[in-house]
Amino acid sequence: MMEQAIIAIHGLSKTYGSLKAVDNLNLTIRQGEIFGLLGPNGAGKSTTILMLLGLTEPTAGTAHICGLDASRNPIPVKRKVGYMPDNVGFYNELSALENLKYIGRLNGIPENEVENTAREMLISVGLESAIHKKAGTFSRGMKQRLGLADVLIKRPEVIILDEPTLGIDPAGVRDFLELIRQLNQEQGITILLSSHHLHQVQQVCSRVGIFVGGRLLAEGSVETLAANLFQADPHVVQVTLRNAFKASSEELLQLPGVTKVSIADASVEISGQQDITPEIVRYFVHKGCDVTGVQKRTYGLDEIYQRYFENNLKDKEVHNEQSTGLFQRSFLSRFKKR
Ligand SMILES: Nc1ncnc2c1ncn2[C@@H]1O[C@H](COP(=O)(O)OP(=O)(O)OP(=O)(O)O)[C@@H](O)[C@H]1O
Repeated sequence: MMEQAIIAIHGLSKTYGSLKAVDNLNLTIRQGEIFGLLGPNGAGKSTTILMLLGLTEPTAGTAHICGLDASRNPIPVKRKVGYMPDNVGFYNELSALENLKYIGRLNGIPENEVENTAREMLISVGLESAIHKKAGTFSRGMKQRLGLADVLIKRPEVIILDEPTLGIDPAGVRDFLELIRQLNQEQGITILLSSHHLHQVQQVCSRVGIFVGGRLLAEGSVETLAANLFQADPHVVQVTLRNAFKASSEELLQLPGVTKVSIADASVEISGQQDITPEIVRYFVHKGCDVTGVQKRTYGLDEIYQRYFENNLKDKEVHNEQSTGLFQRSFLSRFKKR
């Protein structure tokens, strides 16, 4: 089923002096999608989000959300779009329920409904047992849930989450993302989230956009990005042996479709155009090697990033080798932190 565009961004740019924070962005997000905006600090994710909410004026281009031009209709946008910044603030001395009732009133929920609605939201984000606890005593994971309840209370069509999993422990992240997925599936809410966490984003997003230096380098489902990037050698098999592999890669390169072989001690990685795992295993057995492990590698976001940087490096090497290398290293190191 082809859903309609709920976010439509055309030629969107934002410059601060000579800095292009967002550079000619074009992006469409369909109703019911979970879209992940990925990129390192300073890539322009927050600036894009602020323009989508009508909170920052674009230098050029347009951002439409729920059929509204965001920069011209910031107030109607606020009504339809729930925004959770990376640091949500609450009244620490008030309970979760009191905080939420306050937000409910601000959003125009009638007095006779506000308590029930607030309770319902707290239950839907899994804070049932903490309804009467003070927000100041909440863990970061609980605060994020309360933040989500805060956003849900106005029954938004779209939710925008800026770095929602920052500072939450792995189990908390898993639960939070599961909650997001549930909201998306059960209530059909479109979700746009920005993150540094590749693996988590991969689990929950139907599509991702890779953002670097204000520009969108690539966009699509993780599978599509992987298929496009790894066309030449889509199958990779990693064989682990009991002892170091002493032979050269020549014979392995003779096997049908094999394009690349890399040997690192007792681990051999074979890339190729077709899946020839049985032939590979047979080869090692014939060689008298003890095979202790065989693993087919699937491409995930980590590999996709890596490949984008390799390509980026090739493109830019001509112009300025050193600075691009530094860029690549710093980008990857930021992403590796999870
Ligand atoms: N109000 C501002 N004035 C000047 N420069 C700004 C302003 N807001 C953002 N920038 C710059 O624009 C660039 C993009 O910033 P932005 O906050 O959008 O990045 P981001 O991808 O959201 O990063 P983060 O993950 O750190 O939030 C950065 O270089 C930032 O320093």
